[in-house]
Amino acid sequence: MSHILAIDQGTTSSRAILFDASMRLVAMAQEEFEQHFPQSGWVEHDPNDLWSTTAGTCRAVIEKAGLNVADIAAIGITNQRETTVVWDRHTGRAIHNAIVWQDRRTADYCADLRAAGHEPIVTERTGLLLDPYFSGTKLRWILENVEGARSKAQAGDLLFGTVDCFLIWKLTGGRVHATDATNAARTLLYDIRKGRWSRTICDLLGIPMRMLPEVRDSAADFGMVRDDLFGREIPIRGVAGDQQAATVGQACFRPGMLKSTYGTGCFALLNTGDTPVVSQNRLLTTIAYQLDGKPTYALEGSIFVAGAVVQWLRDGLKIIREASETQPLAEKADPGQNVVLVPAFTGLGAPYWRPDCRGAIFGLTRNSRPEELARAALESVGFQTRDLLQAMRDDWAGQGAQAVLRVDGGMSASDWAMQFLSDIIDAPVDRPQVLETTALGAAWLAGMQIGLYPGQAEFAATWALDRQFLPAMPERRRQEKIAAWTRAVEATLAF
Ligand SMILES: Nc1ncnc2c1ncn2[C@@H]1O[C@H](COP(=O)(O)OP(=O)(O)O)[C@@H](O)[C@H]1O
Ligand SMILES: O=P(O)(O)OC[C@H](O)CO
Repeated sequence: MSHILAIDQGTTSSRAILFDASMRLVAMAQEEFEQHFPQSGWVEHDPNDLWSTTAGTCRAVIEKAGLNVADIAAIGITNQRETTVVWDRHTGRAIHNAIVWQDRRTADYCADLRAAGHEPIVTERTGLLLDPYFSGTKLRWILENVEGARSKAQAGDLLFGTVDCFLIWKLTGGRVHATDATNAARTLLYDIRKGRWSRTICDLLGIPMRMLPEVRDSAADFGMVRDDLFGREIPIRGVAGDQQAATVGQACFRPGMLKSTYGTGCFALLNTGDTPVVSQNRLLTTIAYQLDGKPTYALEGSIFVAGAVVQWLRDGLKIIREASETQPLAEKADPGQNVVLVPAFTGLGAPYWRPDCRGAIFGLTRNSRPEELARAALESVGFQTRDLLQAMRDDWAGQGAQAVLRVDGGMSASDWAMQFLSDIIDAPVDRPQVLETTALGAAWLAGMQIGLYPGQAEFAATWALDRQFLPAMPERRRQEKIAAWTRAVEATLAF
């Protein structure tokens, strides 16, 4: 009973990671699954794939580590957020593919609600904006478009859940229909101040409340995995959305602490303590984690394209074969050229929230080469982060601005990108030794809940630095670069 199994169900793959009693990562298994794009702007996952890759990677990692199931004391779950599943409570079968967070199909409906003046009340209750990103309008779409769904939901035959909730239902054999507060906070249906589903918003969107799961703390009893799955019952004791789990894994426990995760997209979360700060800059107010019934709030900036711009250089332009090649290219870029890339491939997220605009490249000359494009791609991630942090500083003014940014995610491996980030935000960037912070956060929640892992302060003390990047760009150059980026974004929005 000395290990914790973390399940990280992400947008493109499912992973299972085992941590030992000292919170050291001992083994990992990963499996990708198919992305479905039935129409332009639509993104779906087959819920059977989410389930089978989750169960498969759990089995694989236990075998890889040479462990007995009896060695696993508890499971922690972390997941892609907002992605919406509706299933039949009697058969456990989903009635439609999962609608993924990136899916824009409800953009018109969101625009109609905004035009009718509903955004202020939605923001006041949920901390979010009327954007297709969140679960609520996706759930409504399923109820409206799957034959018979609405009447079945009203009769209590259908259940809704984010991915954590669907996996808990499957793992427990339909015994538990529950989610945690961080996932609930991304649905557009949850009152983050009162800590309960909002009747007002459910009525507005036409969501029968009996479909909604029970909301628990992030470290809590989420039931037992049924014994026929892995050979023995295992308790589920931790659940958090992946960006919130990374905030926990980075030990951002004090107000003012800030982390930014660079995967496909980039998500920056600033711990604001027990106060839900209302953004004046279209950032999101969300729950970072909830322990002992007490929510800790965060301001969040969500960028849809970060590492994905590097993937585009590789798969779209084919100017690199591997993501790491961007670094030597960027180093060789001509300092005299001012190529700026705005990677609004699926619109711009925070703080602009323009789902309709598309990407652009400025400042091209006949001498522009892959070198300058690679540099512009890496720089675009730094510039976007700077926009978020500016907005956060403004919203959090007077409360002690964050001094250091803790980073993680695949793209944080790029020294060049992290140095530019530090230069452009003019603040230190700290990269920890453990880059698997999302899984670690989920494991810690579960391990702490069963008493295997230490409490918050002792866990925070185990955070260890790999490398600190310090700002080194002359101020004048920094200002010139920011001005060029700002002009490029304005032109992109106007196009
Ligand atoms: N050395 C690198 N330089 C730049 N980008 C990188 C590097 N290594 C990985 N990436 C980018 O990081 C992303 C993968 O990070 P990961 O945290 O695994 O993402 P996700 O969980 O969203 O799938 C990819 O988009 C990839 O392009
Ligand atoms: O699965 P990821 O790592 O791309 O994260 C997705 C986010 O949770 C979306 O809000």
